[in-house]
Amino acid sequence: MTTALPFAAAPVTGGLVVPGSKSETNRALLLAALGDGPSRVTGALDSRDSRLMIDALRALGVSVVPDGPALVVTPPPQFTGADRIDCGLAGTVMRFVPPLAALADGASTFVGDPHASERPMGPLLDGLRQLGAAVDGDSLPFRVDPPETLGNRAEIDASGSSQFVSGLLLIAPRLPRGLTLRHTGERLPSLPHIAMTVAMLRARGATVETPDERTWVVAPGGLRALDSTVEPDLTNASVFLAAAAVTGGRVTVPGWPAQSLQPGALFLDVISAMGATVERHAGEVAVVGSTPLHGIDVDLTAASELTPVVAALGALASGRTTIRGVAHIRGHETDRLAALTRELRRAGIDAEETPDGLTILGGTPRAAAFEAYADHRMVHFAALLALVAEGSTIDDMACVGKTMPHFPVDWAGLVS
Ligand SMILES: O=C(O)C1=C[C@@H](OP(=O)(O)O)[C@@H](O)[C@H](O)C1
Ligand SMILES: C=C(OP(=O)(O)O)C(=O)O
Repeated sequence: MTTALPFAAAPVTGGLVVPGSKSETNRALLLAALGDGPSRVTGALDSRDSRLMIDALRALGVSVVPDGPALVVTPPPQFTGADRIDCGLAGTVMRFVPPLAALADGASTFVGDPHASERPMGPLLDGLRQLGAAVDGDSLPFRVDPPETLGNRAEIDASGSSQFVSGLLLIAPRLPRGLTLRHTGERLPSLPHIAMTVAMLRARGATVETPDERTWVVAPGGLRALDSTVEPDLTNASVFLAAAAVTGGRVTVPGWPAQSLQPGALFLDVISAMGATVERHAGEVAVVGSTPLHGIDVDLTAASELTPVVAALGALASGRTTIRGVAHIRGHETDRLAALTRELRRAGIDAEETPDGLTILGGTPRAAAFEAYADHRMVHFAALLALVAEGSTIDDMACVGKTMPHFPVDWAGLVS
């Protein structure tokens, strides 16, 4: 269904409480399922990706029960194999849950959205095979058959996704002999997300050593239950902050952590390099725009999730913006480099795909009927261009439900 995207008749000014981080929520839920007792997860994101995670855990025998602002997660005495686990289009479900299923008492089958079978899975499934599991495919759908005893070594090429490393590390303390995991590829994207995995494991009592930048050694010994609170999703916050930057307005986000392992925190560096002002006080972040922004040359290897929003900023900035280090986002919810190039050109903006990113010549976008490719962040991208391209539309607003179901209301409330 086609939906009109709001135009900003005036500088965007206001504040917004951003829901919980997808990455932290789905890790906290999965780690709670592996704990030695019940854990409370407070401030969890409620979205398609987190519901898919909850349903997957329940299918494996875990109890997840709402209790006020928290979810109480109680591990079962033994994980049970599941007939059908729906991963949707969620990377954190398709990469984090199969390792857990390898600990179950029987086989589990994984399915997903049509495009999910295009997302890379091979290295993770190969890692599970190295641990002794039988896996009958290299992409969704597939079936995982747990072995009698799981091994303790795996070597995988995680240049396609950091989630292959995170998925194997998350279960590692529950393996009888722990895990030595080695990344064999040239590049490793999204290091902050791996650091988040390691920090959340350590907070639950795991011993994780990193003898070098491509090896992780996790001792056996299980995981403690832990009550935790999820940070706001800083990548999702970036689209609202960007609205201030491109319209010369001022947007505040409360609850911004003083220190965060979310790569979305790097957005503040990007936006200030483009000429906006970032103010921080009393746990709140404000971005103050002074138009026009100026184009930058930026390596987003560590924070590739930010690419669609940074591409929109580049389209609205003066001069050239070059985004590097994000070749692997061709395997995200859609081929984001192809999709961004196509949609930028649709709005009359000069853009080229490069082997590892994009170059964009900033200008004045014209109104366009944007396509979302079932990708929530392609909606964020289109929504930013529409602020200045009056009369623009998007073909699939609903896909924002992946991580931010209230986006349409929150966005309209802030920018109109
Ligand atoms: O572990 C995580 O929570 C994530 C890791 C990253 O994946 P890639 O390394 O595949 O980019 C990121 O882009 C994704 O949105 C979330
Ligand atoms: C790449 C993303 O998601 P996923 O967790 O499905 O990989 C994303 O949200 O930008």
